[in-house]
Amino acid sequence: MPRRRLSQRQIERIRAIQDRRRRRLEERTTDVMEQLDDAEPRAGRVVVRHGSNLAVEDDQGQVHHCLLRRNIGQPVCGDRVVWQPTGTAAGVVTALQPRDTVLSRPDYGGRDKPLAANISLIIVVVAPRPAPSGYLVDQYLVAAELIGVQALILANKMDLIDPPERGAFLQAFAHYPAIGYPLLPVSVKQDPQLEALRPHLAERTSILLGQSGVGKSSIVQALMPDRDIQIGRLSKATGLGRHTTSASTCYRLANGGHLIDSPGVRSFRLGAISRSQLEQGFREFAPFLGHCRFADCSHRHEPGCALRAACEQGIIAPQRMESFHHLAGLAAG
Ligand SMILES: Nc1nc2c(ncn2[C@@H]2O[C@H](COP(=O)(O)OP(=O)(O)OP(=O)(O)O)[C@@H](O)[C@H]2O)c(=O)[nH]1
Ligand SMILES: [Zn+2]
Repeated sequence: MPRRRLSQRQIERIRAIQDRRRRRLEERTTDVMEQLDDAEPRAGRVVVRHGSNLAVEDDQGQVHHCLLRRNIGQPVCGDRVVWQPTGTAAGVVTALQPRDTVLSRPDYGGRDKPLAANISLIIVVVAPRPAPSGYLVDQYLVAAELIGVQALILANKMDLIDPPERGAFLQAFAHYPAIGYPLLPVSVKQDPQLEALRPHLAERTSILLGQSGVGKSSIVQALMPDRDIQIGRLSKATGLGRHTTSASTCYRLANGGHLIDSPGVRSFRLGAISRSQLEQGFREFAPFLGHCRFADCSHRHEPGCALRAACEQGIIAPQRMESFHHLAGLAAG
């Protein structure tokens, strides 16, 4: 759905409302500060946030309702924080730890707004139906490279196609494992345990990306049959009610990994990036960048293009080169 453009006045009004709301919450937070005893600071991870209310998971997997101390930044789902229990009231988040990675999206004013932090694996989901777009897959992979996150490709709904068709379908993705993106054919319908995927999720914080209808919700459901129970537990811990489901939420998986899920995170797209960022987003280009005869080589028709030479020698897949040009065209225009 196209995002509605807001006028400058509307943006200012929204910001004024947000500022007022923030001030009110800060006053409440100050009250809680006074109740802070000498409790030991503890480490935790933000599971969900609503304004200054946070659900923070400790190392044992217990979730605590916390408020946010003033001027420590804006934690998002997945952030590592320091928090202190208060004994009676909600705990207080007193510090935000540096982020390993952050996934952002521009807000209606065009400012980058973090959606989730410390993600370590992006799972790009594709399926025979709806038919995949190679450009979209590469766009997600560029995003993964720029954020500094590992990625893999999960080819779902394999039950929909016969073995010969399956071979042809997977062939279109066969160049990815060679550049370090595992390709896992699955069918969440036939194998709800997703045996092939599970080992990749352990000890990591993952998100699912992919076009509408490829099976992301079905995969989330299969990975977390207890998701509703977890949401219930969260609502109880935070007193925030079940609307937590619409916010980015970090769920604990049975094998120790985490999965961050929310409509916002799932519809994440690559924002505006420069040409050189795009080049860096294609990891197999790295050894050749800077080796073209012309510094401003477009890698299309110039003589002495190192990338095209690598492509001709079969080192760079032609589909990736084509995706690069397509995305470069989008970025330019
Ligand atoms: N045959 C088959 N159907 C599947 C499989 N996985 C999901 N589906 C079906 O595909 C349809 C779309 O699945 P969803 O899980 O809603 O897809 P999604 O990616 O979450 O879609 P959005 O919420 O629109 O982004 C549903 O009817 C699912 O039952 C599979 O492995 N095999
Ligand atoms: Zn070139």
